[in-house]
Amino acid sequence: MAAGGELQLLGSWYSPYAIRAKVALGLKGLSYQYLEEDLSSKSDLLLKSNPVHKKVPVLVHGGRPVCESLVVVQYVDEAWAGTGPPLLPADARDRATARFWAAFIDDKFFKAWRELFRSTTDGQRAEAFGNVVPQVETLEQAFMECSKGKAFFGGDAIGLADIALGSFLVWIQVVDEVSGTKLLDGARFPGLAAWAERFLSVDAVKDAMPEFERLLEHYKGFLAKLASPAGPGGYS
Ligand SMILES: N[C@@H](CCC(=O)N[C@@H](CS)C(=O)NCC(=O)O)C(=O)O
Repeated sequence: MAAGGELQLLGSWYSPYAIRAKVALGLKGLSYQYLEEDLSSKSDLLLKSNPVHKKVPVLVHGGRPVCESLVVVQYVDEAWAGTGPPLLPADARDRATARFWAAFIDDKFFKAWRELFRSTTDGQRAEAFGNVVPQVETLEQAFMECSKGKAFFGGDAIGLADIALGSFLVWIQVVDEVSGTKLLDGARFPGLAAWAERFLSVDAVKDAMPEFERLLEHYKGFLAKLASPAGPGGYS
């Protein structure tokens, strides 16, 4: 199945970045060996494969590592161009647009949402929520423009920007549950709310996503550790 060598994915079950790699591999229908990393005690393979960042995901293809989730998604699309659906558009300008929004999701949306994720008091949560809403407003508008009335940022099928944002969806639900918020509120963000439902109903996505209750417990444990002097560990 793998083009030119066997495939291994180093990930952590709760990592939204590893989820991106899993979704891309799943959409392409590629089989691979999944290696779960304990990020508090990283394997020699991870340290050797990603010596710069020492983070998951790493896709090892024929013994050679590919690091950084968005790079992995694009690598999978290029290396298996003839297999499964394309994850990037054929048109260069549309590809540039997809890459732009994927970068926005990591640079702007995630940085703002991370403050909500790391909030431990009602006051912090209210402030962080207020700061992430404008980023979601921008994404709602981007979705309307990119999808052109179709199901996904990528049009009829899931593409790079869908994977970039969609990988956070169960995390968003879990943080909403603890914070008493509803970030992708259908009344406020109808496009993104409907998109999220569609994204989560795709088989390759369902297979890649962590289970809500398990993630919720993990997050509660993270918040408890955040308050401890040792800190949470394993999160960037
Ligand atoms: N920009 C990276 C971020 C990856 C990342 O932050 N991974 C986290 C898990 S969610 C990690 O491996 N953390 C280990 C550490 O920070 O030591 C990507 O897109 O792949």
